[in-house]
Amino acid sequence: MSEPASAFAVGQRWLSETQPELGLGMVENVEHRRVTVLFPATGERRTYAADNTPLWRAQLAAGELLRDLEGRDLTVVDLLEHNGFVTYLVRDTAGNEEPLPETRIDPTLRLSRPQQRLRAGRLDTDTWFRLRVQALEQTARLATAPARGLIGARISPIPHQLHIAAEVADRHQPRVLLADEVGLGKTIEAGLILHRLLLAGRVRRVLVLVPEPLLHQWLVELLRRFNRRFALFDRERLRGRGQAADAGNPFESEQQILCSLELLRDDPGLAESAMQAGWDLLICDEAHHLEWTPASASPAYDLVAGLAAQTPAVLLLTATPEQLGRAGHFGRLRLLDPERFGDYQDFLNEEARYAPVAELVTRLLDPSPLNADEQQRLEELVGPQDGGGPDPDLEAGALATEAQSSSEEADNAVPPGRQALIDRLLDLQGTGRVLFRNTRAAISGFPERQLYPAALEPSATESIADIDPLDPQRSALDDPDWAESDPRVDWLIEQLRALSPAKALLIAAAAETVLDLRRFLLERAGIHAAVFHEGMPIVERDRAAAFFADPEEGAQLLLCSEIGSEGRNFQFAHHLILFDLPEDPELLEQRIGRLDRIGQTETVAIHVPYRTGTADEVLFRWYHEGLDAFSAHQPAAPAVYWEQQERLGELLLDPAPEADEIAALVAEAASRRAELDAQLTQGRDRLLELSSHRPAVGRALAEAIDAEDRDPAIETFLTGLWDAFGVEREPGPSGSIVVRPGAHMMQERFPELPDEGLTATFSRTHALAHEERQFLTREHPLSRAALELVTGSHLGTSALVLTQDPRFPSSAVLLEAVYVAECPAPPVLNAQRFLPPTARRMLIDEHGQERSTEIDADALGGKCLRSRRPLAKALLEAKRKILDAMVTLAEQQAARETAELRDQAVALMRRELDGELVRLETLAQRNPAVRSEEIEALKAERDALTEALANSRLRLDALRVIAFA
Ligand SMILES: Nc1ncnc2c1ncn2[C@@H]1O[C@H](COP(=O)(O)OP(=O)(O)OP(=O)(O)O)[C@@H](O)[C@H]1O
Repeated sequence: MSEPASAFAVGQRWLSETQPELGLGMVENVEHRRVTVLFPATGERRTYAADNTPLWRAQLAAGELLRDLEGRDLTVVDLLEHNGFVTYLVRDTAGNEEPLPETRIDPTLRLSRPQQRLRAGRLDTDTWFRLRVQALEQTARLATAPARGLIGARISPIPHQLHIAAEVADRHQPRVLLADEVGLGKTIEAGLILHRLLLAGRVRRVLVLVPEPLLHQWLVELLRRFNRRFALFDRERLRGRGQAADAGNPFESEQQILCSLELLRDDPGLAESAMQAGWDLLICDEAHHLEWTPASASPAYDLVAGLAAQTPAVLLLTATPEQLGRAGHFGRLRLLDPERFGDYQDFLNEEARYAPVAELVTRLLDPSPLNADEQQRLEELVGPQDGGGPDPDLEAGALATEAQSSSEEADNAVPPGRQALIDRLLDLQGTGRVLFRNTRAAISGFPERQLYPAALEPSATESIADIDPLDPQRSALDDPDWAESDPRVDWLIEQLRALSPAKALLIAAAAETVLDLRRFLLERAGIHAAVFHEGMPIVERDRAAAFFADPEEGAQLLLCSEIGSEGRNFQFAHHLILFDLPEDPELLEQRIGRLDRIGQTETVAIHVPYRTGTADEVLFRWYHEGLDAFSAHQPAAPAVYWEQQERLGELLLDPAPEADEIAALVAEAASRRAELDAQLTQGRDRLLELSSHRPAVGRALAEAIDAEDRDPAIETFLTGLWDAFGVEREPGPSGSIVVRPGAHMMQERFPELPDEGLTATFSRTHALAHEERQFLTREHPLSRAALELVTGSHLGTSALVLTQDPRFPSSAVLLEAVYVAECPAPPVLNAQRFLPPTARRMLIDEHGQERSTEIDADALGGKCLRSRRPLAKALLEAKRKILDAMVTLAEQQAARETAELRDQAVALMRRELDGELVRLETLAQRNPAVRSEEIEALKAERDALTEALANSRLRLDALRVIAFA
């Protein structure tokens, strides 16, 4: 950036390249090769060495708008330059023309436009121009890709999760219960929803509430999988808070906070602060801890209810919607929508009506035509009395035809018309809109489970009457040396030796059992086990989990009390030892779910030792022969438990239970499970399963992510940008790339690049296998910052190349004008859905013809004249008039296209939003899960978008002159 001192004259207007926010400066003084510039807009005065200023000359062309010091809006008609000083001929709004010296231009004028830079000879290299075009194209794709917000997560694209994430994130202020069965990826789904919402700018302030033992796992998952650095609010961080009275509300100091649920529950002052801080999104994990019955609510429930009531978007996560019975489940739905779920009895009655709907949906999934009776029932449910919806498939006539048609077109796929009917039925009925529950049964690819029972003779010294599997501490408390006589301990030692070096997770109900076992194992067999129980500080628990996870140096065995059975990821191990059994089948499923989860690569071996003739055996048989709970997840098991709880409890406490009684209970459990299974398959759960997983949608998103992964565009852009910027890069281990700040970078720092550099990969497979590497997609913070670095600056906005081409005579010029579609609207409207920030490249020749369709602009290279300043200046000077005219032509073309663009965007928006509005209004008449605010919000959104889109335009972003020699 150098200008000779003679280029400056007092009164001239210049702009700072590095600090455009200073506004339009005016030269005050030029002496001794120093130039002093006053920036009247900010009152600042700067002195520069004249041959090294960051300044560029601000000059306007005919047709451009400016404002004078009196605030009048004027149009430049012509300009006159004398001794380096410009006087403009301007026209006011009444059509009067007058001269205006450049000193009288309003200093707040923003002149970063490419034509001014070009005219002032502020050129960038051709490389930067090309990087800019790439950056614009990538930015547009970031906003419009169907899988946007889902691409950058370090996850395998699993269709059911992607469907839920897109469906939920695209709703206006989503409020849902994510209730997939254990280990199917609720955390991942919540993370994906969060990621998509954050990237679209639709939420900023986020509070994640999780049980204390899961804080670190969440923190790590958010960072590692979603590149989100949440502030951790635990007891330690907030300890000193009381003393610092003026410290303010701690929840206002951060935008994204991960907080322990117990911490807020136990500290009303803190809970109040959290409440006052205001959030866009609340995520609450393990929501079954929020106990509710029609008679009372737990403090944790009340806390979350308060937060949920004033937070627009809420995600509740639980693997156990039935835990604590139907009431608890209803209580959680109530947190999401207290109006819709106002009365528990109504809710129960409504549930009874699902079976016929589920039956019809199942029939529609079957390719054979419906019979007359089925058709009539279908019409009763979605039929003509709806007054016709937005979807013509659902009109009465089409309904009959569609339902009659058999699916000859595809083997497994449901024909689109039938799918529309199914979607409609799912929409109309039940809790499908607020509740997502994927089951293992509906999703393939889960590992098998294999049971290894071990029937052990109780030792002679062990009193059978004392053995109570539900109260294992009793034996421990009565007899501190219980393990000496417990046959399970010897069995365990043998088992571990046989399994070695395979890792095993042992879960027992009580921390005492775990601690005693550790001692015995060490003393008797020299086995060092890691332990994990509620008495340990969280940090130590995390350390124990990490010690167990370490593939080389880690422990073979982790001894866990029941708390280890919730939320933790231990799927790298394949052996689970259930030292005792919990009474509640939900807890058993939680335990097995630590290993039987996504990412488990082998059959899960479940080892269950039990002492014959004791309550151990009763419980084992009830689970095994009655519920078949070890071989697979049994959705009906909790209901059977609720029915048999009392009898089971009595039998377990009975020191000498009758064999007949045990057999009868077990047999009844088996038949009840079968009956309930059949009901669930037909009724509510079938509907839920279908609405929770729409395979075609999920698959399409997975394929879109796949296509993104294969597209090298972001890699090309980033590597090109690093090279141009001066960032160093070299190949790293196994296909990775090592990137670090270079010694001579264009600026001191490259955004989001740490001083020590980073190891990264562009491959999802590598990223999943090497979590220590950054996974660079277009959505990675570094990529987004890099795109912004280019698009948010003037870099590459004006370039000049000299080339030869037989199609053009010597001294001809072409002007490449790059426009970007822009809609000034608040991010929450997500206007880019309808008007993406697409780059439009025009190629104007000297005759005013737009030739981008016949000439490939990318192929037009040449010698970049940035460093050939005198030549560039002379060339631009000689072509100034024609170039100005070409810009004007490009602007006119852009104006014409702007009108088209607006019309298209508005039409698209109306089609989508009006359609959705009709659908919601029709639905609302039948399904109270559709909230009235949702409809009102949609109308308001449509109106705001209509207004915003009317102001959209194509903005000139960059210019490149191609001069022919
Ligand atoms: N798409 C995915 N890609 C890679 N790993 C995944 C994916 N989905 C889930 N996982 C892994 O599978 C395990 C289970 O996922 P997650 O913790 O989200 O399940 P969950 O339903 O919340 O489990 P829980 O019921 O135990 O709380 C985790 O280790 C998670 O990292």
